[in-house]
Amino acid sequence: MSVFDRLKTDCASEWAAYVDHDFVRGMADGSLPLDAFRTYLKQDYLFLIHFSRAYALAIYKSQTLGDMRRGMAGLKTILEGEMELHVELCAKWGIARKELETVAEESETLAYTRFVLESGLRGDLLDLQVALAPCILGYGEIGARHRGVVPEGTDGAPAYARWFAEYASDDYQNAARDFCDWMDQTASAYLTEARYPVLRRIFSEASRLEADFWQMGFKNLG
Ligand SMILES: Cc1ncc(CN)c(N)n1
Repeated sequence: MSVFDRLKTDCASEWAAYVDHDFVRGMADGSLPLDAFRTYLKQDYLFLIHFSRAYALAIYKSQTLGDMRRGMAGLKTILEGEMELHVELCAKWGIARKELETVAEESETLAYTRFVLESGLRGDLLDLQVALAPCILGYGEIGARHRGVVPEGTDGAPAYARWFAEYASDDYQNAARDFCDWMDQTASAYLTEARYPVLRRIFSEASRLEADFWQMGFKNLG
């Protein structure tokens, strides 16, 4: 069993609350208010800036050149893949890249990103990977599950279909698979049963913060 599968099994309720959140269901059936998605997407741009810093920290915490390369691959997935999706979607609504960078940070964005950075600063590469895992692996699961299912006809449907397509893409799915293998490889060197409860707490907390991040999208709806 992979470390990811073990953590997911042990944190089943937090995981389900994240990947089956109403926000995700609303994107999948097209009913999510477009304003909620815009709020989410703008905050997610800030989120990804901090997650890029977290992958840079993973490079710093690496013990081998192989780990460094894998950290760099994660960084590239964000900086050259995901963030461009946000810029592309926001451009359609007249929101420029510069404006995205100056959006005020919501407390949910702050809480989640700083939790991950703090987990990595305080711990080793494995602590940081476990804190990062719900992000990359949860979106991989969501993308694969909802690939091509958004019905047409609502304001948000084209954006939601584009969003799911990005996370269902071969590039993203391969990045998620590589991350899972990388975490298993680190665990084979550093995981002991004595430290597992700490890792489980990190994974549980990060999954809970992911669910809060979806919920944040519904804030400020009229
Ligand atoms: C909040 C959040 N979680 C995960 C991902 C996928 N990297 C994301 N873009 N944003």
